[in-house]
Amino acid sequence: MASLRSVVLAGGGTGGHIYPLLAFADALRRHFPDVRITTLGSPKGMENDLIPPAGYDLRVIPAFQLPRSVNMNLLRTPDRMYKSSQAAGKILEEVQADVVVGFGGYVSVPAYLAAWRKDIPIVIHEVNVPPGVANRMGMKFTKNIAVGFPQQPQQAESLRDARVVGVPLRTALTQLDRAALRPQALYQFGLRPDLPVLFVSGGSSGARTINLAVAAAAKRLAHSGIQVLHVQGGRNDPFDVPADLPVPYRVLPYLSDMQLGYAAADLMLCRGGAITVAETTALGVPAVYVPYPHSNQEQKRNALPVVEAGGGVLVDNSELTPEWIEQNIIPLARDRQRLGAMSMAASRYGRRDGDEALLEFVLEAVAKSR
Ligand SMILES: CC(=O)N[C@H]1[C@@H](OP(=O)(O)OP(=O)(O)OC[C@H]2O[C@@H](n3ccc(=O)[nH]c3=O)[C@H](O)[C@@H]2O)O[C@H](CO)[C@@H](O)[C@@H]1O
Repeated sequence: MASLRSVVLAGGGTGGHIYPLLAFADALRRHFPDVRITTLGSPKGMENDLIPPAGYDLRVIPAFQLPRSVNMNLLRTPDRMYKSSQAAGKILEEVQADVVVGFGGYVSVPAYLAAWRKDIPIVIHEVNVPPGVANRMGMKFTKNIAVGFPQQPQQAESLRDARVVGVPLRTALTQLDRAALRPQALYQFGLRPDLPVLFVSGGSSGARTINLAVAAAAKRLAHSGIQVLHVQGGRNDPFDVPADLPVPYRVLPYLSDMQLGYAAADLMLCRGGAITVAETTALGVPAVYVPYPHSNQEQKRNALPVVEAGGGVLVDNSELTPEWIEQNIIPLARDRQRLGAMSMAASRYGRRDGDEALLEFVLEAVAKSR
């Protein structure tokens, strides 16, 4: 097994790029307690809130505005890219990196470029079924590409030879026994044990459409005996929920301990962010996916295989109305048998060992380069 002394992890922007990076950092620490771990982030991304409290060294490099599609010419445009890749290169030199592992998001592009210039091995981890722009640019510099989900029949050409490793998930999730944690989770959120719980989360930044539609259906849900645990999401405006509901409807701004939400949930209503899909399937949480309608249908393509496997339901953003919730979510949340079958189907698609599998792949890439 190759040994590692110094690893640089690049990824930033929203939670979807940062949580896998952190989960991978934890796996590195477990296997190589003395390894130096340095993370590269951007000035304004959520990494600034999430990485330092997790105990890892975060170095911020100047922001680089990612184009909407792959444009390698940008890498030759000094004013756009120069500062960021110079800053990344200085850090790689200072920490004498053995390898750069990138998780996507605009901060990874300068990191890939700097590593390539210094002949440092690069590993790319791509979570989305259609690969993101930053990683697609990175793929010009390395063949070490790992993906989060099983290969799809219509897999992007660039990912056909990628290694399927799964998505590194936080240990609080990989070690979660939902049934065992459920009583504590319900108690903590002030929810009742005798009524189903709908867990609502629009991803790390929240989702306005989901927030407003569910809040507008609050009365119908409550009068059907469905409790709601509603996470608003980091960057979303508050919304109103009627005060006099007969059963609990809890609103939280953000939930750091997602394991509690997943333990409390009978059914989840969520976007189709790749990490959310990795988590619901790894944990066997039946879900109604409402993909974010932009970004190249990325989220629809993330969620579709789970839905086809029977682990979830898909609804278009434009169709998620209080009426749709009443007609579809209320009967589903009360149907224990169907939820049980969906949970099993979701589990068959998901996996919990993405951190270990990615580490193995990184070690192989380093060994190959020596
Ligand atoms: C609008 C958009 O472009 N979203 C993208 C973004 O989503 P986003 O950043 O929302 O990422 P995901 O849905 O994939 O993951 C969200 C992560 O945040 C965590 N979480 C969420 C809410 C909360 O209160 N607490 C908490 O810890 C979840 O447990 C999960 O680990 O990155 C994903 C991964 O590249 C992409 O697939 C999404 O398309």
